[in-house]
Amino acid sequence: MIHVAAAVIDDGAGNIFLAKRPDDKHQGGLWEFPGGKVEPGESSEVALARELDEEIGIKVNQVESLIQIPYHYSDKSVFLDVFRVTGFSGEAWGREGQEVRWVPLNELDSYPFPAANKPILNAVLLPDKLLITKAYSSVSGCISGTESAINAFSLTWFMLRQKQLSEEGYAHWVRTMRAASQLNNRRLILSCSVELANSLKGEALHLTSQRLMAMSNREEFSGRFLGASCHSLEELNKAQLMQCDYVTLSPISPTKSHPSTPVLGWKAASNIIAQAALPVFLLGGMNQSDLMQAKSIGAQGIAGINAWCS
Ligand SMILES: Nc1nc2c([nH]c(=O)n2[C@@H]2O[C@H](COP(=O)(O)OP(=O)(O)OP(=O)(O)O)[C@@H](O)[C@H]2O)c(=O)[nH]1
Ligand SMILES: [Mg+2]
Repeated sequence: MIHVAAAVIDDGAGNIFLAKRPDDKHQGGLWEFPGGKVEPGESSEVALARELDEEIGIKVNQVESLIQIPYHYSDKSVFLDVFRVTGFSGEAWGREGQEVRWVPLNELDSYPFPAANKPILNAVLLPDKLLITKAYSSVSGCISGTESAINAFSLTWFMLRQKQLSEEGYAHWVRTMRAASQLNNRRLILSCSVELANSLKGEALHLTSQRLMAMSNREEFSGRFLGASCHSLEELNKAQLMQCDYVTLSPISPTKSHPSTPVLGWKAASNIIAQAALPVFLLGGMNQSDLMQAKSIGAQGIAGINAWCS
């Protein structure tokens, strides 16, 4: 397994730095996140700093772990240790003559990347805090409750989960919420059947673990992001088989609403994440103060329901 350190660098204005791999190299002609092989005796962080100096002429002074991906190409196996560069000095350029570009987030999907990079793209495009709506008795209450949680926690994405609604009721709420100016520019993850999500032309769909286990092919959902609720390694493996773009893992800690439900705890969560080559949101008893710890065990971030909603 070739150990590789790679960097997601943003310019603070929503653009990500990409470089084009030379034609004569492995996965040549495709775009990449700059980085390279970790040398014997080097830590990933040290290798990353060295590679970014050599390849794009910047001095890295702060990084955050983003995601780790083992991937088997037909000709070699790589372990991509991907970091988000949160502080650097100098101006990035193609020091080895490679083509480089700052690419707006919403254009990243149109660049050809090596196959191993799909989870990196997902980790870059998804947020680190995900709101899951609690049950509301009216769509107007849901809109104002969601709006206040979004503002309170600076959220960009939310999942509309309303198990009490019929399919028609859910579809009506989705249309109403999409039209609500208060929720303008927020990304909506549907929580419903695959059929309903497709008929609503959903960009993102979250499956219950039951729906996940019943799914047989990723192509059943036509939208960009497919997520699923996982509670065990078995469910995580199924989510990876279905090429899910992310999962939630729960319950991590006890919650006020379910104080005596058995929980996974941080240790088991960390062991499950180590088997995951996709972004994992920790769910269940998560507060904003848990975000750093979640990231430190390799999670994408945290998700919350009741404690985050008013
Ligand atoms: N840097 C980088 N490598 C990637 C990405 N995705 C991906 O599959 N890889 C693979 O990981 C390996 C990284 O090697 P590299 O070619 O960057 O290594 P390097 O900078 O040390 O180059 P060198 O071998 O010419 O000294 C390659 O096999 C490459 O195909 C990515 O986004 N960035
Ligand atoms: Mg390289």
